Amino acid sequence: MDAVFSVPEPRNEPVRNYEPGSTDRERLQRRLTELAAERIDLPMTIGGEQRMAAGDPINVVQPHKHAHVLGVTAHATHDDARAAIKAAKDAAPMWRALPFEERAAIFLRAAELLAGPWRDTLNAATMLGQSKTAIQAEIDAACEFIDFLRFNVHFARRLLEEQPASSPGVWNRFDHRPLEGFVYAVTPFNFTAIAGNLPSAPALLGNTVIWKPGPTQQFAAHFTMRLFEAAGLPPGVINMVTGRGEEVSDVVLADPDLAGIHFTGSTKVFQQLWRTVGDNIARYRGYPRLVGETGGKDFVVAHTSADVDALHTALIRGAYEYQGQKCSAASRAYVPRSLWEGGLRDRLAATTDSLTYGDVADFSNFGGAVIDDKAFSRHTAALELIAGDDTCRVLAGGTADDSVGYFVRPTLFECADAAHETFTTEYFGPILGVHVFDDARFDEVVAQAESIAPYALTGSVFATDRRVIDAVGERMRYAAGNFYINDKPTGAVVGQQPFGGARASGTNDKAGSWLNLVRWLSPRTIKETFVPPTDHTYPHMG
Ligand SMILES: NC(=O)c1ccc[n+]([C@@H]2O[C@H](COP(=O)([O-])OP(=O)(O)OC[C@H]3O[C@@H](n4cnc5c(N)ncnc54)[C@H](O)[C@@H]3O)[C@@H](O)[C@H]2O)c1
Ligand SMILES: N[C@@H](CCC=O)C(=O)O
Repeated sequence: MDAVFSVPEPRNEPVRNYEPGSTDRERLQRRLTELAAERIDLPMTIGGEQRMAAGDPINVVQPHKHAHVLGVTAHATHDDARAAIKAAKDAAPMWRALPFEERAAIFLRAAELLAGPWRDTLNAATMLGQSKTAIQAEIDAACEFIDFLRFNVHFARRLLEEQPASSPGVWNRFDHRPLEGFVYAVTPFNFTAIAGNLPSAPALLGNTVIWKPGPTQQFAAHFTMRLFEAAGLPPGVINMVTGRGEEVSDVVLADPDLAGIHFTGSTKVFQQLWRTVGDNIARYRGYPRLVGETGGKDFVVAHTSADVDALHTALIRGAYEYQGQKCSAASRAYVPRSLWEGGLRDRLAATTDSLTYGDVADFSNFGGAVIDDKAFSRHTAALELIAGDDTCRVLAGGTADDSVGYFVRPTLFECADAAHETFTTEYFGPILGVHVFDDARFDEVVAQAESIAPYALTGSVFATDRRVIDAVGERMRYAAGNFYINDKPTGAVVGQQPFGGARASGTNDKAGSWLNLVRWLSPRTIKETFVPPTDHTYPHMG
């Protein structure tokens, strides 16, 4: 076909509420029951074929009911990784030769399938496997994932339009080539949308991919892979390998055709991958693109002019939704004494105590469990540290119980020392520290908060005084890649608040925007001269 196509105008997928009595709720509950009743194999998908990885098996459980096994996966071995690399390389010529419109149509179809018949499946899988409530799963596994798929097509189309200028008699062009080699997508447990976006964004631009999901996200990742297939993704374009990933990295990071890493997860793991790439740099055909969105220690700074009701809600939602397992979760707050002692402290403590975490199949719960025993141990160690430190005072929560599920109570504590390690360490759990300061020390506290933690992912200011909003915005300019004014520091929407941070929080390539997609292209500039010169001399030569 000869045509310059436009693509459908993207729109954000409306969020469903699942209110009592609604058909949406009934359908989702039915799917939850069906998926919970099965115990399925969670194989790899290599070159379109599903087979179990050859390493040790792993039970994938419901975090809020850890005796309940949803499925069994296994650790991929060196041989498994080699097979995935071969499949990605074999599929590359076919995939990059396919016109952009055909590739885009696959991901647009995936978006529509997810908005329709696949919605309940991916939402239910995310609820069961990652312990998200209905609304948390809906925002992540349905809406954000659909948005990534739709907006990426829109941004990719705009990127492909980007062309250089031409002078008279010359036609200059950009050939927006995919990278030469394959992309390694390594994804975290906490967002089904991120797990789906990291392999599909480079694939949309013509790259083939090896995708390594987090083992505790493998239940939803399994259905995501099936969704891509249902949308028409050819074999070998995205090759999913399972398990912890170290063995996969041994092979993948040593391959000369590694062209890029698309990572989201902890700072520690990203730095380890980066170091290995550095050590191997002379082996590669090119310089691998390294894109990593990593940890956070996200702040809320309040001024005496803040609206206290809005601040209260933002702290509760920002800190405790999804058990604080969001890179953007509010985990340190700075509150002036007049607001704190004027009622905010007692109100926040009472609301925190009232939050219910439990089985996510019970829709009356506010949250579920933390993801696994490792997260549970990390949080209980933090709670012990806080309880045993004279500078800290627990105001709500502070307890945990893993007898049925990995439950950590939403915890609110006050800490007199703003440099305490609880203000610099990412726990990735429902633990919010508050530093209370004398109102007059506001500027000093903002300056300290700006750089006490190594991260720079998200942060908020609460104030109604515009001079304060302006000053904090300037003072904190490099302290957050996503900065919020009078809003919680979580809940970025694709196409509206492109997401990512700098410093130890990552390469800030803004998932869900053209800035991310541009990393998966390696343009070739073509100059064509219509009537080339036939005389090598210049006029000044006489
Ligand atoms: N900035 C963001 O956009 C963003 C979004 C979500 C999560 N996160 C961060 O992710 C972290 C939580 O997720 P997590 O616990 O899954 O992170 P993690 O770093 O433990 O794991 C991330 C992924 O890396 C894999 N992995 C670990 N070692 C590996 C290796 N050597 N080779 C290949 N793969 C390896 C894991 O199996 C998983 O798939 C938090 O730090 C959070 O802040 C950041
Ligand atoms: N993009 C999400 C966070 C994803 C990371 O965990 C937010 O803005 O809350």
